[in-house]
Amino acid sequence: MTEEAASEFMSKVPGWKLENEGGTLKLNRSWKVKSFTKGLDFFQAVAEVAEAEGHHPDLHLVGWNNVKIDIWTHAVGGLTENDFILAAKINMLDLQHLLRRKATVV
Ligand SMILES: C[C@H](O)[C@H](O)[C@H]1CNC2=NC(N)=NC(=O)C2=N1
Repeated sequence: MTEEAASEFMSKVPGWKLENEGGTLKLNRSWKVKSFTKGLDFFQAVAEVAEAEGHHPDLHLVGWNNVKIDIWTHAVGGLTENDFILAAKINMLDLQHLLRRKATVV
């Protein structure tokens, strides 16, 4: 998928950013969680969606409470519709109880 085509899909995945990392197009989004273990709970919820989809994100938990998810299709080294489906399904999860209240979801 070209960057232009990907841009067309971005309205379907509010909160996610389109990045070009060294020529690889990816979707990413970050959250601040209440604690390290709630970050792991966040990962668990996302993992269940990914397993159901058979499509998997890269999960990052850094500085104990900063969650960042990257999504792209490794098999093609870029973005496919499966990436947008996964991002949209992650957006549908109710994870507010894991997030820091004053967190600004970027
Ligand atoms: C065989 C299996 O469907 C593939 O290995 C899947 C697993 N999950 C995947 N996830 C992502 N993000 N990219 C892939 O290319 C991919 N391939």
